[in-house]
Formats: sequence, C-alpha cells, structure tokens
Amino acid sequence: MTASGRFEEIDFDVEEALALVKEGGAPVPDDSGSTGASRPVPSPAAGAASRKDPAERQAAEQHTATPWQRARTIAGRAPRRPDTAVSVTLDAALGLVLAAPLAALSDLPSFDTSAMDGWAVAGPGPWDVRAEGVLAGHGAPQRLTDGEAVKIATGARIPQDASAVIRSEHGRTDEKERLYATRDVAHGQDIRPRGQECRSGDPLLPPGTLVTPAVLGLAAAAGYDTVAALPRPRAEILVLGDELLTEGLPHDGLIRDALGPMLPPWLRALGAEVVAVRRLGDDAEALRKALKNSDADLIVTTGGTAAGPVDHVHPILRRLGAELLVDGVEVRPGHPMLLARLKDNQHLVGLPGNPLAAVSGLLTLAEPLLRTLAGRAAPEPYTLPLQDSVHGHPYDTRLIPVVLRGDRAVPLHYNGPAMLRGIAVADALAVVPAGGARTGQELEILDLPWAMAGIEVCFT
Ligand SMILES: Nc1nc2c(c(=O)[nH]1)N[C@H]1C(S)=C(S)[C@@H](COP(=O)(O)OP(=O)(O)OC[C@H]3O[C@@H](n4cnc5c(N)ncnc54)[C@H](O)[C@@H]3O)O[C@H]1N2
Ligand code: MOO
Repeated sequence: MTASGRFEEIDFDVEEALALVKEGGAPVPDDSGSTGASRPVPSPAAGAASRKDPAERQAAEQHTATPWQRARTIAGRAPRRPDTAVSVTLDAALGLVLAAPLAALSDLPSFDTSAMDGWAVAGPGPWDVRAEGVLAGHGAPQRLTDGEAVKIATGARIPQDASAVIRSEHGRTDEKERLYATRDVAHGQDIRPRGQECRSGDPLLPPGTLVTPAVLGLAAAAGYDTVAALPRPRAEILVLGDELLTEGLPHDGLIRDALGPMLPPWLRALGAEVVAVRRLGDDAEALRKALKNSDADLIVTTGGTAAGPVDHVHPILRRLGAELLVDGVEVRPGHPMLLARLKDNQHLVGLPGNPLAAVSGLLTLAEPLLRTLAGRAAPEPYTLPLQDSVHGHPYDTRLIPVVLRGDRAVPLHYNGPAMLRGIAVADALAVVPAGGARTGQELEILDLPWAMAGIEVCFT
C-alpha cells in the first residue's frame, strides 16, 4: 500500500476533523484514524450531548443510527424457530448445540476393566499364572481363584473375584510361571469398576451445550449414534456490485470480490449453514426477486447500503415492507450496516461494501443474530489493556484489528474501511470508545472465531 493509499482512508469530514482538533488530536494521516466517508445524516445522539451549538445538537438528535452495543443487543434478540430440534449423526453434529440433555445410555465403564497391562490376581501372592491371557474386546474371562493370576491387557474385562491388577513393570515370573509382586499390592488397584464414570441414565450434559470434539467422544462412549441438536440457521449471501470480478487481476475500474470468498466460511464459523452465494450485480429487480424468493433464516447482502445511485438495499427493503430494526450503527468502520426483518423468522443483515466495514457488520449484527438462532451461549465478555494508544472517532465506537500478545492487545495498521491487511493477521477486534483510548486502557475484545482455537471453526 502506498502512502497515498493510506491517506485515502483518512477521509474525515469537516465536523469530525474539527472535533479532533478541538480535542487536541489533529487528524494525522496515519491509518489509525480512519473514519470512513462523510455521513448521510447528522451525527449521532451519543455525541449530541457533548455539543454546545443547539442547532448542531438538534441535528445530532435526529440521527437514527443505533449505538453499537444496542445494535448488538437488538440483533441478539432474533426469535428462534420453535421446535426445530433435529436428530443428527455424530459426524454431522460438530459445532451444533444440544437440543436435549445427554444422559448416559450405559454404565461407563460398562464392565470392570483393567486400567493397565499386567496381571489380574486373586488373593495374596505369589500367584500361578494361567496359560491363556485376557485381551480387550473379548467375552467374560473365567473367574480366578485365590492364588491365581492371568495376564491381562488394558481395557480387558476383569475376571470375577480378581482382587487387583499388577502392572507388568511391577511383577516378575519365574521359570514355573509363578508371579511375584515387586511392590505392595493394594486391594482393587488398577481396576476401573463398572459405572466409575457414570451409571446408565446419569445426566452428562445439559441442553444448550456446544458439540465439541470432546462432546462427540463422550456421546459415542455413552452409546449414542445420533444426538438431538438445533440445526444450523440457513444463511444466503447476496453479493451486490457491478464492479466485482471473481478471478484475475483488477483492471479498468473493476476490482476483485473480497467478500464472496470471505463470508461463507466466516458465517459457518459463526454457526450458519451457507445455502447459497449469489452475485447479483447492481440489479435492483434481481435483488427484489432474490429477497422475495429466499427461504433462508438469514440473508446477508454486501454493498449497496449507502445512498449512492445504485445502492438498492434500502429502496428494495422499503418496497418489500421490511421492518428496519437497525438502520445505521454508531460504529466505524461500517456505520451504514443495517438489520431488517423481512418476514417472521427471516432477517437480513446488510453489510457495507467496504471489506473491513463488512467485517464490522458481521461482528456487530450477524454474530449475535446467528448465535441466538443457533442456540449458542454468548461468550463471556473480556477486556485487555492496549499496547499503544489509538485514535477514536469523535462520537462513534471504533473497531480496530489487534493481535493479542501476552496480556496486551496490540493495535494493527492497515485498518481503514477498505483494507483487509490488518484483519488478515489479527486475533481479534478491539472496541475503541468515542474519543479514542490511551496506552494501557482496558478495551473490550471481540475474538475472531479461528483465533479462539474454537469449535466454531468448521470450514468444511
Ligand atoms: N454520501 C455518502 N457516501 C458514503 C457514505 C456516506 O455516509 N455518505 N458512507 C460510506 C461508507 S462509510 C461506506 S462503508 C460505504 C458503504 O457503501 P455501500 O454499502 O453502499 O457499498 P458500495 O458502495 O457498494 O461499496 C463500497 C465500496 O466497497 C467496495 N466493495 C463493494 N463490494 C465489495 C466486495 N464484495 N469486495 C470488495 N470490495 C467491495 C466497492 O467497490 C466500493 O469501493 O459507502 C460510503 N459512501
Ligand atoms: O467507515 Mo464505512 O462505514 O467506510 O466503513
């Protein structure tokens, strides 16, 4: 990126620039202060209180944009379809949420079993070792009598009346196959009794549990072939814009579509099943038809959210009688993002076309909405101190890509609304309050799904 490329992202409007100067923070041309283009509407109410000029304040109060935190709350309130539990085979259940309690279908272990390779013995030693040993997976072995031992493998069934297992490294046999213990033998040692972990019917996991690889293992061990789970919400992606290429180099004013490749795996990581990605250009009628005909739970559009000549999202939503739940958010980048209800149980998230603005919309609106639809619990919010100070927007929240180093969040450059270089190496986004944040200030951190080593990452 050239210097001019960086300046391009510092597109302060006059009002924002003045506010920064008044605060003593001139709009320096580094990539940390990007605020996006000028607003179509007066400034948000959050900033209104701090304004001295009554006309300016009145204008600010007319602004319909929703504060960032409130926008997330609204998106997280989407109602789930009732009675949607499905029975899913274990190999398809990863990343879903249990719709019913998981109770043990059998005792675990389901028989007394050896915890070690060695000998099962009965009574005090020395012991006569039987000719034939016991392996895992075999039927019930013959019962032992006092003074008898049998070679046994880890996981094999313990013969009836065995009193202990001696590990192979803690015993020796002589030429007459008599076994001597080289350590004291405690009654019951290295025997896992039937039902040690759970009895049949014991509750193992409550509904609402995220199915992780470990949950799959437990379900299989407890006898399950299928589990009752909430299905993934179905998402359809509509990529808007005549200027987008799907391959090759940008040329003649055309650019590569960055969102078509980025959004499907990201939405899957957030719990969605992506049923279609459709490129509609800037065709208003195609958009109307696509919205009308979609049966997805969530439709995600990219681009076309602003008020340009071919920005069709608002007019088409109006024509379809959609209810705008969020129309603009007090956040940078991404402030033109929107959330609408098209019909009962069908929502639309309108992501701005600038790629980092689209990421902001994903985390602000799509993430809480999908979390609710998928039945996932909200992650525990957390904060980290900032490694370096960051400029803020005068009135709006800013989301900036950060890497997490030790217990600090390190802000990344290349964080302009049209840039992906920062987010591509980021672990998380930091939530910068209006006015900015100083070094050491604790900021809320929004993890990126793949940086959490999390189960949510299901790229297949
Ligand atoms: N008069 C105003 N103009 C703009 C405002 C404003 O407040 N008043 N807001 C600006 C901000 S901030 C953003 S963000 C964008 C949002 O615009 P749209 O959602 O309508 O998006 P487009 O105009 O279609 O595209 C914006 C930008 O992003 C590029 N783009 C679009 N789709 C993709 C894609 N799939 N992959 C890569 N890049 C994409 C597109 O070519 C544009 O450069 O509006 C500002 N304008
Ligand atoms: O600031 Mo826009 O919202 O470019 O992303």
